Amino acid sequence: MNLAKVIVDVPTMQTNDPYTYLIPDELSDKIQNGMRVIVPFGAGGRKIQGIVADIDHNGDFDGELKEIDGLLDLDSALNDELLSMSKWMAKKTYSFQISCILTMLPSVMRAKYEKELIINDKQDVDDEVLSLFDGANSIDFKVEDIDSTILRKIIQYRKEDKLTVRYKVNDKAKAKKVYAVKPIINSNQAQDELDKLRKNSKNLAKLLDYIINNNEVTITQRKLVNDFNIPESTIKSGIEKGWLTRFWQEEYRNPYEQEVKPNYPLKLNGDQQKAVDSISEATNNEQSDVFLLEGVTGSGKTEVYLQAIQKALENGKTALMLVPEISLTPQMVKRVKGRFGNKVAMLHSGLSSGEKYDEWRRINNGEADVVVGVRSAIFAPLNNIGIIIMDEEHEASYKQDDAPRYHTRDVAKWRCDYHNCPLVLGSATPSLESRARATKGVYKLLSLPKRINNQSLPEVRIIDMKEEIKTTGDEDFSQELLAAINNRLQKNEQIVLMLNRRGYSSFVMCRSCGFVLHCPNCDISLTLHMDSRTMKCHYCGHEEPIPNKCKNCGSKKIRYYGTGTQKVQEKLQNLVPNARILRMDVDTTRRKGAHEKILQKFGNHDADILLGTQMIAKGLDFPNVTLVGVLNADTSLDLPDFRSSERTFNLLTQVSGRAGRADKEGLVYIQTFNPDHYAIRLAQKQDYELFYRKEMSVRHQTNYPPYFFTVKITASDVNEAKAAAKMFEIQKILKAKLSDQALMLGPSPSSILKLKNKYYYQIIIKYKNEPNLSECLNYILNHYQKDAQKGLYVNIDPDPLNFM
Ligand SMILES: Nc1ncnc2c1ncn2[C@@H]1O[C@H](COP(=O)(O)OP(=O)(O)OP(=O)(O)O)[C@@H](O)[C@H]1O
Ligand SMILES: [Zn+2]
Ligand SMILES: [Zn+2]
Repeated sequence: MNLAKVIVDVPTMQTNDPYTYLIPDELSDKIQNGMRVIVPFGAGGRKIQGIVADIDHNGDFDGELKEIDGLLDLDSALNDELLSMSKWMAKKTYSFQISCILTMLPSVMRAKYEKELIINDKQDVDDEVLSLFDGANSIDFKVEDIDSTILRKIIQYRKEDKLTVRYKVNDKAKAKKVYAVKPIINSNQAQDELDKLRKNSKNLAKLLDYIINNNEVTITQRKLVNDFNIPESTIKSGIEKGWLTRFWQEEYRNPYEQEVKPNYPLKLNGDQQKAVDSISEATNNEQSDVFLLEGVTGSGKTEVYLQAIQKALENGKTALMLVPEISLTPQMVKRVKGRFGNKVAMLHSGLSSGEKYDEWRRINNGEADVVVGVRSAIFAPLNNIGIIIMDEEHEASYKQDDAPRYHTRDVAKWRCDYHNCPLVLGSATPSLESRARATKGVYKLLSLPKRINNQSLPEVRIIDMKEEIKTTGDEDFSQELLAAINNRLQKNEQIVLMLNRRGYSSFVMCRSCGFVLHCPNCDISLTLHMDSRTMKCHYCGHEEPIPNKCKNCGSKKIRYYGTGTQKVQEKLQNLVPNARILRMDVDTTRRKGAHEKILQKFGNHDADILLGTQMIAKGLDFPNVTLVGVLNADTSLDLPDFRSSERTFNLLTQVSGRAGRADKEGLVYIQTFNPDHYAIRLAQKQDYELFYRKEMSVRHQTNYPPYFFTVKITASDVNEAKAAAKMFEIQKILKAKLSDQALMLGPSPSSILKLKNKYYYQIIIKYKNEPNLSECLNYILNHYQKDAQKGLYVNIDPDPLNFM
């Protein structure tokens, strides 16, 4: 018997065990591991998507087997590496293998299910139901589109077998196809035809001319029309006359039409050279070493990445480079594309899903040797990888917040072990976890302690806003910062201003009773948006008009607290009327390509000031920027998260690093209400090593990572009591199964207790060495899975980055 093990995509009842199916004869020579298939599932035999995990051509099976219905692909969607990685990942992240597999595939390859309603006998159903069908025997239907009385009838008819519901798998993955043409006569034959042609057949003559000169070439019809001025009708006659043949050809959508100027390797300085040498030695010797490249801002880390990639390519290998979404700037794209040309594939959220699918297929077909992308690009189907790079390795966006809750660093390490190649983690402010591993010798530390050309790091001055408010009453712009801004404007130099929006942003408060407007669905304050003149919830999307009087006491004394970027921009424009200001925040970058346009404008010096949220803190390399101002350094310090100091230090160091990167010296102002906090003091010195030691001692005292590992377990339900009760039950299980060295925080309501109408309760486990942990957590997951149908969800987040 030809049998296949298939991992099925059953959204309601998840399982990690594959199901066995019979392979029909007509598919037996086509089916491969990693292919997407359609299979019947469950008693109703509804059609669902699955992935072939194993094939056995001489299988045995007792009992009845269902047959595979059909193939969704002609090639494997997942190669052996990714297939076995999905197994590991499911275990590591306490999620289901099918969720891991679907995460690895481009979104268009995740099937959508549609339901089809079929009448078995028209005489059996009443007119009201029959009218839905409009004469046909079957219709596509969505439960939510159908009137509830009719729906009740449908359910009844279904019970009586008068109607059938069939599930269809709707494959969205479609390649873009275009017409291509190719001559089928040779040049001599074309010449003969040309001689026979009547004088006035100018277009046919043009076509024959083309054939004479381009005999063996396949060309898209579009190009033949546009570039050679040959009308479509002429091409059609050419086909009828037997000169050409026409067929459909797959075409990749090209997201980067702009030509990129080539650039060439720079002469490395000593530290850079040492780094490249160590890394490429590991590539050459096929060692899966992990390198931590700790380089101050502007030390030329990118050049190290590019030359290490070059070495891997020279070795006949491929390379994968990951960057946080926000630092995949046009500058970065130019540097990489300019160096490696068409060998580069890009994967990021700026692409349409069709474009992503095309890039993915180029990689899968071996047409790209270098992949640059954001978190999900770690699953790029590259073969023969010679190096993986993670730039800004400390960035929280490398961890996925939803299931599967993987950290890119772990997946990258797994792939490096598989390919026997090095992993390079780069940052000016490494995560404490990575830096601690480097201290222990688990990672190899490479450092770039100096800026390129020995340019000094910028001077950083701290401004105590408590004092400033006393004297001027202005909480946005201190006198000193304003003077510096004016000074740079005079010198025609550029300025970057950051408004820290992490944490509390603008909300509306009543000055009479202190009432703050909250989201009716979530337990957080609504944020003021001046562009749409509404109050919005950033979690569930709830939106309402800005109130003009207090909903609690009716007072009209309503005040806007916190400052939005737009308000600051208006204020700044009044203070410096002649300055050209660009604003960069979620509102101005929503449209595709907007982000690039703003940076390009700033780079061309079509603006003097770039004012933005943390999205301007990283990666930007503009030589003319000599002044950086942080308007409010504190907001990220106040968050209930043990990493808030680390995040604040990182952010301030990164943004300071935007100043004085070329020959002109840089100056930075940090405005703060906590001028003595160590994260701010050490960011002033831009001394990562000192911060590392200080923060490590804090973590040591409080038993937090990297001294302890953490796991977060969350239960959520629309009923608060149920969510809390489950957490107490889970606590009992944990206490019984774990050693007394494991520390437990909670159960407690999550910081944001209510989200999208659900209540969240959590436990955080801190542990050093707990061999039974994963068994115990798996037990909890499986045990509570049945509750998911009742709306109660239990989630496990290993090494969470978000504690709220
Ligand atoms: N060996 C070199 N010789 C001359 N210029 C160099 C060299 N290496 C890098 N540069 C230039 O120095 C500048 C800073 O380099 P890069 O942007 O790579 O720094 P970085 O370490 O990534 O900084 P950040 O962490 O702040 O983003 C760039 O303009 C780059 O072209
Ligand atoms: Zn009030
Ligand atoms: Zn909400």
